[in-house]
Amino acid sequence: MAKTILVPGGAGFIGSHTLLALKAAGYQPLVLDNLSNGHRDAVLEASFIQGDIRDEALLDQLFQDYPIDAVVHFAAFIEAGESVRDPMKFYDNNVAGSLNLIRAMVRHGVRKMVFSSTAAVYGDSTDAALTEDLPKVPINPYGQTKWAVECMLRDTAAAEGLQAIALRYFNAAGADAEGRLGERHDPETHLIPLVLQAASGQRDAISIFGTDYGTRDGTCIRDYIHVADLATAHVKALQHLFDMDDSDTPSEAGFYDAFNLGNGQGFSVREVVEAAKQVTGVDFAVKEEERRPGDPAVLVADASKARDRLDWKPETPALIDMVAHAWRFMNR
Ligand SMILES: NC(=O)c1ccc[n+]([C@@H]2O[C@H](COP(=O)([O-])OP(=O)(O)OC[C@H]3O[C@@H](n4cnc5c(N)ncnc54)[C@H](O)[C@@H]3O)[C@@H](O)[C@H]2O)c1
Ligand SMILES: O=c1ccn([C@@H]2O[C@H](COP(=O)(O)OP(=O)(O)O[C@H]3O[C@H](CO)[C@H](O)[C@H](O)[C@H]3O)[C@@H](O)[C@H]2O)c(=O)[nH]1
Repeated sequence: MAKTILVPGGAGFIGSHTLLALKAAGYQPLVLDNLSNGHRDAVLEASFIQGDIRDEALLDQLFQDYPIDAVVHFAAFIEAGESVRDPMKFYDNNVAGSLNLIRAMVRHGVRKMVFSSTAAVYGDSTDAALTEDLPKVPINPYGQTKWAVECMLRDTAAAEGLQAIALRYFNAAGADAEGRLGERHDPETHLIPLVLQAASGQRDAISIFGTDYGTRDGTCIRDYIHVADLATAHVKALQHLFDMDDSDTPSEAGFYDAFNLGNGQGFSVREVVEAAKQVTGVDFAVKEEERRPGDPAVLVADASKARDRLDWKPETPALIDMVAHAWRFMNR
């Protein structure tokens, strides 16, 4: 029988793409999303329940009613800049919400979780490519909330036998190659969709936040990773957890590990703008503005651990393809 996977946050950008990958791999996804930022019509080929991970009674009901084998947990607020302005909103949803969810799992004997973590846990590291063992010194409350949940998973694994994998995504980008899904954050704060909105005339210009960073062209550098490649990584991580049941590891043993997910190549904000001009053929206006609070200068992944231990390899590593897929979705 297909394993049932509870997917909190499955109506969001990365979650909705992951549902397709889970279904294709033979799992039965069950989405729990409060639609604070997600879209009901992004939930394809999965059951849907509208609700909040902070609702303890609802979680008890769900774990009683469905034969849930594992949880793939995307539900969170995600904007680093907003987290600087309103940290309590982030601690409440991301930390208290996850605590509630993990407690419910422990109460109901559900032991496997794949968790959406982030490159933001590393803070303003000066390392050229970030490895998982670097110190976790987030420079914004968003990254701090994600690191707090990772600590909760690590400690609960040791004490309660939880088996958890944290996937530290770098910058998610692109859209489903078949055009079924894409990025629809509202309001949008992410660079690539905003740049494409400038190209399509939905906004007058793109603003570059900060041109005085110590990088090759003064703008921030990020490692963009295709959303479909992130989706595949979740299937691999889940498989890794289920494989433990067949291995020599005693089934009561807890497990926690974290993996970076990126392409290992950084692009500056200006380079993303140029890629978008190339893909769209539009020479849109660019404004230079002050730095945005909470932005590290450079975030580039060393993702060799995920390649080696999860057998994961990005299929669409080229920035130009990510931008092209996002552009096609915008013009669907
Ligand atoms: N987008 C990125 O580049 C990126 C990078 C690193 C990590 N992440 C993490 O990946 C996850 C998904 O990101 P995304 O870009 O798809 O964001 P998203 O906002 O599109 O998806 C998050 C989903 O969670 C839901 N949600 C939020 N709080 C909830 C709650 N209390 N109960 C139930 N549902 C709730 C929202 O309605 C939304 O559908 C997040 O945890 C985010 O922190 C994203
Ligand atoms: O209009 C804009 C929007 C963004 N940027 C810049 O573009 C870069 C990327 O910004 P995004 O908002 O697209 O992404 P972030 O790097 O801030 O954050 C994203 O990736 C992180 C991991 O690297 C987190 O996990 C987070 O949830 C996710 O939103 C930053 O330097 C930002 O200052 C601009 O110059 N102009």
